[in-house]
Amino acid sequence: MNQVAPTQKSKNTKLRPSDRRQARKKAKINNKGIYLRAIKDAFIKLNPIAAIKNPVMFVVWIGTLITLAVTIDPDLFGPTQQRNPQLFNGILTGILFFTVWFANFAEAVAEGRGKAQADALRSTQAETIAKKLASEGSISEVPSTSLRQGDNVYIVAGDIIPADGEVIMGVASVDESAITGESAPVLKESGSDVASSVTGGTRIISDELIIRVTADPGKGFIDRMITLVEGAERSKTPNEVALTVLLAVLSLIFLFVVATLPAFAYYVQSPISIPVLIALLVALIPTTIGGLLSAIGIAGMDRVAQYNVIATSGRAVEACGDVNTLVLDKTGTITLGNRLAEEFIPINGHSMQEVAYIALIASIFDDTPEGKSIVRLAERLGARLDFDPSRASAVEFSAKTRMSGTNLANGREVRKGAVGAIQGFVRSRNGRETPELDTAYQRVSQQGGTPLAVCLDQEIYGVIYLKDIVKPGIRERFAQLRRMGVRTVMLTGDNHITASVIAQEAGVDDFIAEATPEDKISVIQKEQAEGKLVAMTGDGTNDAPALAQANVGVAMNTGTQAAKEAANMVDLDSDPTKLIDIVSIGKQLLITRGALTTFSIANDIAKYFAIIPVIFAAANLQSLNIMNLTSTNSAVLSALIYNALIIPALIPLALKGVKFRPLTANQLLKRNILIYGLGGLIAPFIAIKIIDLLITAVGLA
Ligand SMILES: Nc1ncnc2c1ncn2[C@@H]1O[C@H](COP(=O)(O)OP(=O)(O)OP(=O)(O)O)[C@@H](O)[C@H]1O
Ligand SMILES: [K+]
Ligand SMILES: [Mg+2]
Repeated sequence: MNQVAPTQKSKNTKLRPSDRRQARKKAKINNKGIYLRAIKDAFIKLNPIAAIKNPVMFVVWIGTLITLAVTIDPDLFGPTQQRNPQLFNGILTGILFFTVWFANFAEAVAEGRGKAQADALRSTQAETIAKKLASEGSISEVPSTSLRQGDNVYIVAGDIIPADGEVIMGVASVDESAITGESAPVLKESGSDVASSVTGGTRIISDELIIRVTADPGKGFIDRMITLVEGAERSKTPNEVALTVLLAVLSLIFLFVVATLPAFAYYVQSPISIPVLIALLVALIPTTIGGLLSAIGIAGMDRVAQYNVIATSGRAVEACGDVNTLVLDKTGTITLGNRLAEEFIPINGHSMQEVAYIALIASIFDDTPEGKSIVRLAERLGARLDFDPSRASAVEFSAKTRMSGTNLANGREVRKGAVGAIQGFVRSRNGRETPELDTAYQRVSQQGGTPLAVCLDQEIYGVIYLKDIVKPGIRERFAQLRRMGVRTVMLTGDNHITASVIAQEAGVDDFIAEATPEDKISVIQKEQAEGKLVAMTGDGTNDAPALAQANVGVAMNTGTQAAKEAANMVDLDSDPTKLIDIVSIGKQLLITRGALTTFSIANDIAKYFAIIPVIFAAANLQSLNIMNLTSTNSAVLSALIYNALIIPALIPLALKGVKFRPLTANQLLKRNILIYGLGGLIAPFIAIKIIDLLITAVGLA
């Protein structure tokens, strides 16, 4: 009877990147549907209340309305000398309109996948009938929406779990594919830190459970997930706000620049019409980044979601990009974590039978996978319980005491735990300390295993070897992080030797052994005091304070509710190494935003120098028209067409992110200034010349 196996199995398979990719493929949503919906949404976003949130594009929107007015009445701002002003103004209005619409479209496409995902999640939310347990044990059938926090519910194979909850009794397998996209069933059982929480909307496929409801209807995990993936509550991140302000200020500066032009134009007797001034303004203000900014942010959150990680805010994803230090658990994060009893090592002249017997007694109340595996090994060695366990009492394991055990009816105390902890226990009872213990402890630790000493009162009987191995491939991932300038720190409650062996094997930069839950917080605080941004993963209730303290806290979906609530991200696959992918996505988000901002501003400067000469060229300053553009009108139209088309042209880049390489921030900055800055200066000259030739050829201007 290996009850732990199914959990471990599904846990391990989730680590394989190929599987993860498959899960992502499964999540691939009908792209055609997304585009069709985005086309419609791009029109809805023209509504001024929505439009004003983006100051740069709002300026363009107002410009569109003014040129529309001038198209309808060409003499609106005084008599014009233009030939055929209505055609030119009409075309201009169209281009300006599409500039705004393309920006809306970019945002709508970015939102599309999340909306589709939200729809899929909503379909799991049908009201069900729940079997509510009254305190005296009777069952009544109630609608799932009437359940409240603290209610106890009975669920049996085939039922949809009616609400989020903690398992308080039973072992069962649950199909969580509704949220994880992963079809392998997950084992749920009471008492375990990593497998005791269930999510409303998932389905129990074998056995039965009693759960205590932890969330009122409408406030459960799937409800929160829907709001998050849909982006309904998405607020701008501080970085986005800062950039939006910068872009608005730039727009204001260009507004002044353009406003001074009529005076110069008057001086050289080359008057400029209002529509041309508007066109010039739009060409100069940073419309490219203004139009793509929010799409970049949404796409970043979406990329995280495609990795089956739910971020509670865009800010969390962004913070990932700035992370300097990664704090990781040893057990289950760096190692496979299915620590099972491998061997009993008797010491102090005791026999194997004796150690097995004492270890069995010490573990009869221990619900952890470690405890259960000790019971199994002891029973395999022939140990049997020869008293009524109800007459004994449990001493629960805590990460602080690092021991657990059983108090017997006759007053005797059986304990097992970290060697140091058991030594302390024995010492306080004047027990003897032997070098034999140290030998056994060293032997287990040097293999990277966890040694647990077992004792009866003041007498140590032997050592239990809990075996664990480092996850394959983790070393390369840490090396990759190091190249990105991210330091990794392993934290473990285990002893110094085991910790150093595992740290060495996994290639982490630093480790802290015999760490208490408080140590986790203090490590994070210490790094933060040095001005560093810290990311960590965790699953236990113990981890909740540290998850809240970290700048980026990623909770495992299998973890406790407390951990999930404290974190700003939840990994649906419960794969702690995914933090590494998330950090990469965050970095990529920041790089993409920086690159496109550089490109956009470089573009605007180039456009200025491409069109201004043509405008004044009319005043017999033909030598200024270095690009030899056909006319003022064709130059203005070409610049604006380029300005509009560059937005949809860059949508794929904004959504996918610029290609990411594990380089340090400095190396990346240099590289991007070169590519996007220089590229941004050159591209408009070439594009405007080509468009000018084309529209001249078709006789538009
Ligand atoms: N069920 C248990 N009963 C008795 N002692 C235990 C039990 N589980 C763990 N221990 C001991 O307590 C120590 C601390 O456990 P804790 O869970 O805090 O850390 P860990 O699991 O070793 O490492 P990590 O922090 O990486 O998960 C363990 O190294 C082990 O020596
Ligand atoms: K522009
Ligand atoms: Mg642990």
